[in-house]
Amino acid sequence: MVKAVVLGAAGGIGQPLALLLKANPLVTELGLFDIVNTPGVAADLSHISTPAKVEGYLPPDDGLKKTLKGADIVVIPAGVPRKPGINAGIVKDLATGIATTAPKAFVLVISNPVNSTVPIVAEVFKKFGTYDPKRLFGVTTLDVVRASTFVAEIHGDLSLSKDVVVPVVGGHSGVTIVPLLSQSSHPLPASFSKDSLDALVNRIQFGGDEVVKAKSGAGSATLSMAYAGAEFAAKIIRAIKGEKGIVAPSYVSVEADAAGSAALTKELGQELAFFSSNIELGPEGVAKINPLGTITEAEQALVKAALPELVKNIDTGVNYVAEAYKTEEPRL
Ligand SMILES: NC(=O)c1ccc[n+]([C@@H]2O[C@H](COP(=O)([O-])OP(=O)(O)OC[C@H]3O[C@@H](n4cnc5c(N)ncnc54)[C@H](O)[C@@H]3O)[C@@H](O)[C@H]2O)c1
Ligand SMILES: O=C(O)C[C@H](O)C(=O)O
Repeated sequence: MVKAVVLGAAGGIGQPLALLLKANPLVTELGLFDIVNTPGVAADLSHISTPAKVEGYLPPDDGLKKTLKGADIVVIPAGVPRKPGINAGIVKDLATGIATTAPKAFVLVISNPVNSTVPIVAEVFKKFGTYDPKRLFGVTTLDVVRASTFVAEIHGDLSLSKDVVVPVVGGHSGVTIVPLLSQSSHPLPASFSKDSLDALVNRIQFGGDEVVKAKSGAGSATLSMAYAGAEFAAKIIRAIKGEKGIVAPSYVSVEADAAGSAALTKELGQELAFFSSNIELGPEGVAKINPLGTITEAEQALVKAALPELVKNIDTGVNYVAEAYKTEEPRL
């Protein structure tokens, strides 16, 4: 039995993500929460002939608590595209709901800026004494999905994209997105020029801008994000159910695996509180944080360029919660 919850379920990401979770046969209950439209989304999805029982709630009458009750996995795409300040408050409030109602749930944060919203969730959980770093994940899967697709395009065969594995490490914004193309399961052609490689790295780092521009500013990636979020959620669900050997990049706390992150810290030359690396998943969440391994000089330079931005983003999240709690009690 797996209860999955989507917070922000009526949105551009939330609706297709809820659809994909409803289509996952391992999900037996699906809870949907948003400030608008969730009863309609839930009624619509509930007619689909898959096992999950669907319920949708709005904020009145303890809707958040009702949605979260008994949740095993909570995915958060709530917020507004490219409005980091607003999202910080939304994520803090939703994290408060999880800490008080479903403190053991695995939490997957999609709301941007992920580099800061994940530390926000961690800080809220710490205030409530419910923080388990093994259960908190920043969803960076869209970067991985983009890297697989673009590499398959270069090989001239999109059917390869489901098999192409490219670790993408660091964080989830601009220069903090570091694709390790030298470790691609499908190496780039020997004739691939340095300029082409730079352009590919840039396309993966700024893939979000490509979509925002194509949508004429009317939103950011929603459908590809829903696909990526559902893929990552499915991996977590399979790991909870005991499947071994599942590895995927995700932005997690280095506290989730002290031994593993020691090797990573050595490679990075400094300790960061959060970093996205290949994560081995287990029934408790993070089983192991893998080091970067062998990377090229150019990739080392990309990692180096990501570090100051990551430190700044993590501080922003931590400070946001500290400031908020100066003027309010940490309660729902
Ligand atoms: N991690 C990633 O790779 C990635 C990719 C794309 C988008 N995003 C981020 O995901 C977030 C959502 O994007 P979207 O395109 O779906 O936006 P959207 O505006 O279409 O949907 C957001 C939904 O959140 C809801 N919401 C707002 N406040 C809420 C609250 N307090 N509680 C519950 N729900 C609330 C809104 O009503 C809306 O339905 C944004 O922050 C965006 O930047 C992340
Ligand atoms: O770029 C955005 O604003 C959305 C998202 O982070 C993306 O990578 O598409």
